Amino acid sequence: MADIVEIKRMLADRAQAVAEMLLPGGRKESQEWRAGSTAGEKGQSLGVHLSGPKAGIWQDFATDEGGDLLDLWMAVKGGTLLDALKDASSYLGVTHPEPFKEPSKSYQRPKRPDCRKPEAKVHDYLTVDRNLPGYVLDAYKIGERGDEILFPFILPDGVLALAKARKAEAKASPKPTAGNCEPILFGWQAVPANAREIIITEGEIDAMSWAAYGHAAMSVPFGGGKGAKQQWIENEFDRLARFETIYLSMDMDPTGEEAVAEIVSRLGRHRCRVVALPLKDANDCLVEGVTQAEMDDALRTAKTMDPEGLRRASDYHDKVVHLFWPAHEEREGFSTPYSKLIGRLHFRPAEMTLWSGASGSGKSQMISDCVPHWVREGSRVCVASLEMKGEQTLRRMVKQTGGVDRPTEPFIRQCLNYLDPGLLIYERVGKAGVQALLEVFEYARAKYACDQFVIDSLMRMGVASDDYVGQEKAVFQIVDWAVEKAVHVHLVAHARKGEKGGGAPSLEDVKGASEIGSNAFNILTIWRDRQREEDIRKGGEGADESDKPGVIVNVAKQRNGDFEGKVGLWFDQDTYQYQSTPDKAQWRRSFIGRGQQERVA
Ligand SMILES: Nc1ncnc2c1ncn2[C@@H]1O[C@H](COP(=O)(O)OP(=O)(O)OP(=O)(O)O)[C@@H](O)[C@H]1O
Repeated sequence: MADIVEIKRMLADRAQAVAEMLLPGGRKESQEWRAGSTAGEKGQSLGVHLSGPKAGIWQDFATDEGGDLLDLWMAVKGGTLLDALKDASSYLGVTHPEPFKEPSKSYQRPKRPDCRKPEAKVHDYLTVDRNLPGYVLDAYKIGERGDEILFPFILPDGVLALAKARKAEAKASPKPTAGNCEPILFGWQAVPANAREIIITEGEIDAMSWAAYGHAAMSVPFGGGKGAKQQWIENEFDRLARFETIYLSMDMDPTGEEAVAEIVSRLGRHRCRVVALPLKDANDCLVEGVTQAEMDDALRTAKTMDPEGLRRASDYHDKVVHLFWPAHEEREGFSTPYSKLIGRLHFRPAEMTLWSGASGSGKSQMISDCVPHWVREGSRVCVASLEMKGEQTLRRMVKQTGGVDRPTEPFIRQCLNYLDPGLLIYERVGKAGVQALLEVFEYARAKYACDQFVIDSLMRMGVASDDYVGQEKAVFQIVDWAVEKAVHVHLVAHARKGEKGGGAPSLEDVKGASEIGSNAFNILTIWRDRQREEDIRKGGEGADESDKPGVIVNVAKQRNGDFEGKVGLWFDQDTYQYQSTPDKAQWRRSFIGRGQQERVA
């Protein structure tokens, strides 16, 4: 589902059609749609603006109701804001395509903790030390178990997804009451069903403190930080679509800032605002007596996350130092499974790699060979397989994952399970426009935190092979998107050079607009020695004894790396894997099986 901001804009763009559909008994008078009431009969008291900046805004003077077209939708059809959004999305035809395969996770529901309404120590601690009013404890359904506070994480449908307990004393840290529970936001139970604004805090008590100031608030489940700490986003993504404004009221420290950056990049900078508080967090404000007016002001002046513009060189100090001296556990980018390229070639965030080569040279196959390795490296890859059905793509990848020719049924399942957490396939055989594809990618990035995207191939993006302006535009859009989202995009494109031409194509041989190559951060070209393959076929086994590699990969460009040059690889026809050595005894990488150890050939 698209988010509320997008849906509202689309409804307003076609205000007349929407007003006519919702209020069929009304009629157009000048620039308004006039009806008798939200029941839709003829009359004058209700007017909907049809154009200009107020398009979609309505008011019924007889009842004093009013709002935007989503409010009108609810008033006419009943139901909650979420129902209206779902309904309006399908009316507008903006439901997102379901991915072919989603990274799957299974969670357990915790047992309802044995607790009661706070009466003793927990009550005193929260109402006296933390200054929270009793009605807020009720609204968030806080529990008391001896000297422990119980925070229930309840889904909007009333199901308990997670519970955390902590001692009712300063500096105690909350712990989940059971393992492997679904990380969700804390506080749905206290958020009005049709609220369009929400505050997200870094802790449960801060969310309740904002509620004490009269604002709907929820807390992230596992504090600040990035990556896995914010895994809740994929579970909450659709439920948060209904909020027009998301205020982030995190602690003002580095982990709070990391959380803000991750949440904003995934929930959309157009609807997130960052709140700066007069004290460290919302509960400190409540305890110290910061007034309602001051807190309202903090929301009113919350910073929008518009992209920042020009900066001074010294603003980049930390980032430059980090490039020279990355922290030990951090990698420069994702790599390949080939020892000859380890440490020499990286697929970095905010970059695009162009994979080029003649038809049938093995571009798709080599990317596919890298995927299980990327999954091992912790990447989440979204592959837009525009030339092949999903099952064909996975057939090849299963061989490459398991390092076998003919896997058994249980082994196939093991390979697919191995790939599951890190692979999303967007299946659309046929031409897909760039914009449509980027929308799918946007969704995969936002909801599933995918960090590498494969487009196979540029030719299937609905741009003619001689439309150089179109190709240039497409590549521009893709690179812009990769940079904005800090992800890596692999784009497959054909090479000008035919199969017979000597050796791996060079920079100039990328077919189409020369801007394609100029915009790529890395250019890899693949060449396979078909003449030798032919000799082997004719000459039988003996001709295979030469140690000459059958495939050449040319790292023709690597803007942010030091290595450029050619390396030879050997193709294993049984497993579809590429190897760095002719010594067959060292072939076969397997990501499955004994110790699940990957061997890098
Ligand atoms: N070095 C090789 N030796 C033998 N077969 C190969 C080799 N490289 C690729 N192939 C085979 O050639 C076929 C095409 O490979 P692949 O689809 O990866 O090529 P491609 O470069 O992406 O082609 P296209 O640009 O036409 O899509 C596959 O059946 C693959 O197994």
